[in-house]
Amino acid sequence: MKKYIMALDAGTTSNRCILFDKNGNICSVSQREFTQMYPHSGWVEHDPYEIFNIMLGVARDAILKAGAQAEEIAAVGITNQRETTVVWDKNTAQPVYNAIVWQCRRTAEYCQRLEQWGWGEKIQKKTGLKLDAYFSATKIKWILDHVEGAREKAERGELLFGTIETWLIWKLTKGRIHITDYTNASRTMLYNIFECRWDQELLDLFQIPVSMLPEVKNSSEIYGCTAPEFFGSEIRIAGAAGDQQAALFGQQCFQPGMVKCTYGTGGFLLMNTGYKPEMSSNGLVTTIGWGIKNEITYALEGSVMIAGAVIQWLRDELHLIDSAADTEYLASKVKDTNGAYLVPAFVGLGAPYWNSYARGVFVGLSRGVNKSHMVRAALESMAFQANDVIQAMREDTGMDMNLIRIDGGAGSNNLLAQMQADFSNISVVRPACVETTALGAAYLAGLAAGFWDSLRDIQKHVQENRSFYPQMDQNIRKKKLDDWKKAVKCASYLTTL
Ligand SMILES: Nc1ncnc2c1ncn2[C@@H]1O[C@H](COP(=O)(O)OP(=O)(O)O)[C@@H](O)[C@H]1O
Ligand SMILES: O=P(O)(O)OC[C@H](O)CO
Repeated sequence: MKKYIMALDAGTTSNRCILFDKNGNICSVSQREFTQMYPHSGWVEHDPYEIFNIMLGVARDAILKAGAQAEEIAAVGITNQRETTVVWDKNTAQPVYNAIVWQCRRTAEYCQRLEQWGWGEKIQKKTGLKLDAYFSATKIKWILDHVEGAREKAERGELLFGTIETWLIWKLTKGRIHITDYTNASRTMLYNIFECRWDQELLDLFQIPVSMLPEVKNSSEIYGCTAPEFFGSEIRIAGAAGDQQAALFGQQCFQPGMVKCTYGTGGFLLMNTGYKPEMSSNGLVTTIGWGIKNEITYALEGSVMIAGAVIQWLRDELHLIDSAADTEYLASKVKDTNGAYLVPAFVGLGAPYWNSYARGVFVGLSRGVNKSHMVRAALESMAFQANDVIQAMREDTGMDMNLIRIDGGAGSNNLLAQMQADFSNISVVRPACVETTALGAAYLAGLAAGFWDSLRDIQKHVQENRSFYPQMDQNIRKKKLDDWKKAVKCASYLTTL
């Protein structure tokens, strides 16, 4: 009997595998971090082999922990850090270069030149995206331009491109399946999200042969099976989605207007906009929420480059805290930040500012600012950045937006959740299962595999953990939001020095 759905969640800093039962309960979890490489300032790379090996390891471990057999797993769903780019040789199965991570800014100057040549608007009209180094297209071009012999091989049809789910599926099927799903395709800056096809004009612009690209499939569909040698017998691979879209699905934001915010390494807010793509005039991007039975649900997204990563910085570089969880206690010891604001523009600023050259600033410091104030300012920076996106969504859609669903590692921080409610004047709801990304991937795979019958079937699982309501005086809110804007100006001003 099929008892489990297995979700593989390939995040930016760690891979995890979770086995879910029919009620959406977690039966086992295994997680491991992998190496982050920073070869130059602003560059970020991962080793694709390490990602695959760690994923295989945590998957086997989770199966073992649950006491499960591969035959009892109805299907596997894969979700992934998006945009991160792998190019490999299909004959040798060797990546020709490390994975270039979504955070990597190496192609920022090239993007700026394209913007000056007038490509920004055209690219947005086709892909829904902001012309930026964040997305895969310029990363692929960089590899073809800089790795010796890569372009010739690509032109001979010997190289393949994939985001992380494509790479994992290719490896798990021993090179039999080279696919992506609608959500991941929509993050490449090569996919026309309105006509649902790879865009030849953009492929020509970036000099990328179409033969490198994976076939685009539904986010919920049986693509094939894992090779038997990995888990003892074959398991169907039945779902794939970028992690932020998977979280939108896992949070059950099935109706237009529903919004989720994930506080992971970065912060990502997505609003379901239904079958209609909404174009933003306020710095958000239009993207694909999911594709099921070739029916596309669109989303409006604001991506914040540094969210939980600011807490890692406090821990690993400043040694102000021992663990991320300490921030809640430390920041609660003071009632405010004593006038301090931190803008963690470590890799520039994403939505809604899109400034690759901004850099972080700590402003408003006085002699009385202590460790607790600084930690509190770091937590506030996550809520302020998410609020900037919420305001942009309000302006773009004309909707009031009175409720947001939160998740992600930092989403467990109660003080942060309360700050979000206060700064955005919004109700914040946190579900009982905060592993919404993995849950979304499990739902997508489980629906395709018949483990669950319908959306109605999975809607029975929703369990709220806690809600947070706005309590801040509106004059204080206004003053704080005004001060934050000034701090952001300081971070942006650094680019002109
Ligand atoms: N209690 C907490 N308070 C604040 N930040 C936290 C807390 N727990 C984890 N984080 C932050 O959340 C991030 C990890 O979240 P996760 O969703 O696992 O990230 P990712 O999927 O991007 O790897 C880390 O950057 C960490 O600093
Ligand atoms: O791995 P996460 O959770 O930080 O998500 C990364 C995003 O998918 C980047 O677009």
